[in-house]
Amino acid sequence: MPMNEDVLRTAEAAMKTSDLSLAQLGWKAFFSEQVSLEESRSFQPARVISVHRGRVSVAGEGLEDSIPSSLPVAGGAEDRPTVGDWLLVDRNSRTIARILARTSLFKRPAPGDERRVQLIAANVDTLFIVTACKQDFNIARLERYLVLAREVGVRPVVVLTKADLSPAPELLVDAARALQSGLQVELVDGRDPASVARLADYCGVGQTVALVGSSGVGKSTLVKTLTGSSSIATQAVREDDGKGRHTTTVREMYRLANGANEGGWLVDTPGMRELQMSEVSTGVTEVFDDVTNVALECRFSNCTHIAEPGCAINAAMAAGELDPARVARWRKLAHEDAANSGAAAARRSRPGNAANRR
Ligand SMILES: Nc1nc2c(ncn2[C@@H]2O[C@H](COP(=O)(O)OP(=O)(O)OP(=O)(O)O)[C@@H](O)[C@H]2O)c(=O)[nH]1
Ligand SMILES: [Zn+2]
Repeated sequence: MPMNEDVLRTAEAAMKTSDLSLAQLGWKAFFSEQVSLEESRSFQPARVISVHRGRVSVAGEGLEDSIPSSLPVAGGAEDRPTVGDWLLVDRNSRTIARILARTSLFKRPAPGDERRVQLIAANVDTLFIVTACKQDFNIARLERYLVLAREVGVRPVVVLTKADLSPAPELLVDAARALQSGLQVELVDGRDPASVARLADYCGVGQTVALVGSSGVGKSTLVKTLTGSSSIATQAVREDDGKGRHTTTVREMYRLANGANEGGWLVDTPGMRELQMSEVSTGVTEVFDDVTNVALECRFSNCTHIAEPGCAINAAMAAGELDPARVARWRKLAHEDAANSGAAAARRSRPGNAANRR
């Protein structure tokens, strides 16, 4: 076979997901530790690339297929495959044996039925919290996203876009860095590949990233520059729907390969872009640990930090040790959180339960 044809064929084959190794797909010790030698004889690991009604597209070693999304035993609300999940798939029947435990999980109450939970993505390593140096820069919003990252279990990285439009973007970088010790903050011009290159470390082989941020901050622009492609939104997969028909669907996990540079994965589902803080309170406590640590010193354990004697929060604000604006934001988030949990508790004890009726 002539050399160039060979090269061409190799290049073509390299485009296929089924030629990727498990490590390239994001497989880590965390997952392999969950699989016994015995299990691995009958089952192979596969990652969920997209989710459709009743089916999932998966990729594994030598495997690229659309398979039924049902599990052998119906489980709890989170026992459904979602984008980014690692599954054990039966080597013969190509059915799902089980979902491996996740490193992180994005979810939200299902729209229209808050008693149900909608899974958005799993096993994301890094969350790019995208905000623009101009109009959009808002500390309270950043804090909300940090709370979300904490709840979900992903590493947050604040990406400040439109650096070129701000006269003093360093001030914003400092303001963002001050929110959490060790917080990574990157300043970019999203249109400029040289500038966006500073995000490459988070997007390496086997890494999975996701983006959140308000409309217009430059998420699509960033994705375009990261992938070196403008066709990402239209990348489609043709797949068998199990009834012999072929359907075309849009991928929800994209390869961040830029030319010859191999990269990781970007999760970009409609649900991801709209994410809000959910019902769990742990994130608020941890993101605001400077405030909550002081609150531990209040004389009364149920102190409302308004006018109680011995309130450590008020004392710290008076002494200039706590920023009153940050305390106000903490109060607001903690309050919303309590309201959410209260609503959830109310829902749990609502209808159907005769004991609740008078
Ligand atoms: N000057 C400058 N303009 C930018 C930068 N990043 C994005 N833009 C521009 O900002 C506008 C909005 O960018 P998008 O990438 O569409 O924003 P988005 O966050 O994807 O918005 P949605 O699609 O609504 O979620 C576009 O006109 C971009 O060209 C930047 O770093 N500098
Ligand atoms: Zn107090």
